[in-house]
Parts: sequence; C-alpha cells; structure tokens
Amino acid sequence: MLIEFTKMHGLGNDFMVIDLVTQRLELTKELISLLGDRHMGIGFDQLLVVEPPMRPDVDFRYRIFNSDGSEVEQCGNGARCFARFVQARKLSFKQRIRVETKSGILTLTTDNYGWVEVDMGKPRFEPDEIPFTPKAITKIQNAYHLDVEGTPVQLYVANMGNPHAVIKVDDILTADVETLGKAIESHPAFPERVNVGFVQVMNQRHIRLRVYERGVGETQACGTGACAAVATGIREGWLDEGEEIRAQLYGGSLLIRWSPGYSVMMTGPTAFVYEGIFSPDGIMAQAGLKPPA
Ligand SMILES: N[C@@H](CCC[C@H](N)C(=O)O)C(=O)O
Repeated sequence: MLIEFTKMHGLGNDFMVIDLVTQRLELTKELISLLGDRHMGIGFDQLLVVEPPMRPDVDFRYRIFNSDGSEVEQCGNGARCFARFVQARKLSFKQRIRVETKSGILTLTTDNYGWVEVDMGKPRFEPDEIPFTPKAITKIQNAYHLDVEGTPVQLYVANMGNPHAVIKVDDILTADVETLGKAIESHPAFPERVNVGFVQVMNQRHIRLRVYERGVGETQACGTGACAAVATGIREGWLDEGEEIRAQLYGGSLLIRWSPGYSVMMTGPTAFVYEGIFSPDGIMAQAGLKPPA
C-alpha cells in the first residue's frame, strides 16, 4: 500500500501533509516519529492530517503531530498550509474553510496569492488554562518568576490552543534558546510541556521572535508562538492593540492583530515543496518535484 503525501512549509516551519479523507492509514507514534526523522525518514516539524469532520458545522478535522510523534492541539503555520492543501487537492472549493482541531474550531480564509488568514481564537492567560502549575507562584503583575535548573527566569504564559511561555529578551540573536528553551519545555511546572518563545520588541508594531517548540526543538517559525508573543506584548503594553504587528521569525514575517476580548488574527504565506509517496511498512519514500499548481 502506498500513501500520497505533500511536503509544505509556512515560513520554513515544515510539514508533511496527508489526506486521510481519500486514503486510509493507521497512524502510530512510532510511524510518525520515523517519518519525521530527517535522516531516516522524510523529515518535518509537524505532520498535518486532513480527516473528514466529526461534526456537521465544519469542513474537516485537522490533526497535528509533532516530529516526536506527540499529538498536539494547534499549529498556526500548519493551519495556513492545511487550507492551501485542501484546495490544491480539490477536497474543498471554498475560500473560507472551517476546521475542527483538538482545541476548537479555526476559520481559514485564503486569497489568490498563497496567503491565508487564520482566526486563531482568543488567547487565554490563566495558569490552569495553560496548564502552568509552579510549586510556588512568584508573580509580579503578569510575569512569573520560575526557577529553571537554579537560574531565575521571568516569563509570561499564554494558551493559543496550545501552551506557550514567552520570555522578553534584549536580543534574540544572543538568547540561549537551545539550553533555556529545552529546560523550560519540559519543566515540571508545565505538566503538558510548553513551547518557549524568545521575543525582542523592536517597536510598538514589530517584534523579532525565536521559538523552541515542544516536541520538536527550535523551528524557523511558529505561528501560535507568534500569536502568543503578540497577545502578551499587547497585554503588557509593549505593542499596539488592534494594529497590524509584524512578527519577524527566521523564516520570514507574519502579520498579527489582536484586541483584548477578541480573536487573534494571523496572516501569512504558505508554500508547496514537493509531492511524494511512501510505504508505511518500510518508509521507502519516493518524491517528485512537481508540487500542485
Ligand atoms: N509550529 C506550530 C506549533 C506546532 C505545535 C507545537 N510544537 C506544540 O507542541 O504545541 C505553529 O506554527 O503554531
């Protein structure tokens, strides 16, 4: 049995996308982490799976797996690619697509130039909504002080469907993303682990951001991470509410808008890389260079 897949990316956050509306495949954690292996498999940050909806008021079910095989609630860059993929594969002819995820419904709106706007829903900031359960909560306004392997770290928390910690830094180029990101990602205060964003505020409408993603490591870009950083920045008064904020990541920029009480709106590009087939028994993948038009 051969399974067709498409390789895509959103600002370098790369995805393997599989249509399980017209194909059948049993997904196991082992298979996903093998497919996600950049040396032994196909390689991706996330696997995105398109499934038929489980409720009548949406178009698809959108499932997301990190490259370590863990299933997660949300992926912003993936949501944009998902919309382009279902159109390219002619699974939908709509410009506005509603999808159900583990953490709720997303509305995806495509334009004719490969950009997609996603209504990411409302951010949540309460510790039990993250979830964030530090042994002792030391909090000054909205900032928490966490002991990370003996080092005190000041961070903010936000849930964008998935959990995020946000750390404000002077310069993202010198931020210790690898060591600190890894230690916070699996810190006991985050029982479901966490994505860790390092944000540098350039001005009231521009941030630079690096994200150490849960279940992956540092990626070129993280859509939910950018939304969490912008929502935190607006809540803290670093950024302008209701205005277009440019979130600049290694892979490029996203445009994000938020006013407290409303959904976070994220707009950004998508790209097809190639299409391929693989055999789930032995991963013997074959890739063609012709992505859909
Ligand atoms: N790259 C994503 C986020 C993917 C999920 C994340 N690693 C998690 O475990 O929550 C994005 O663009 O939002």
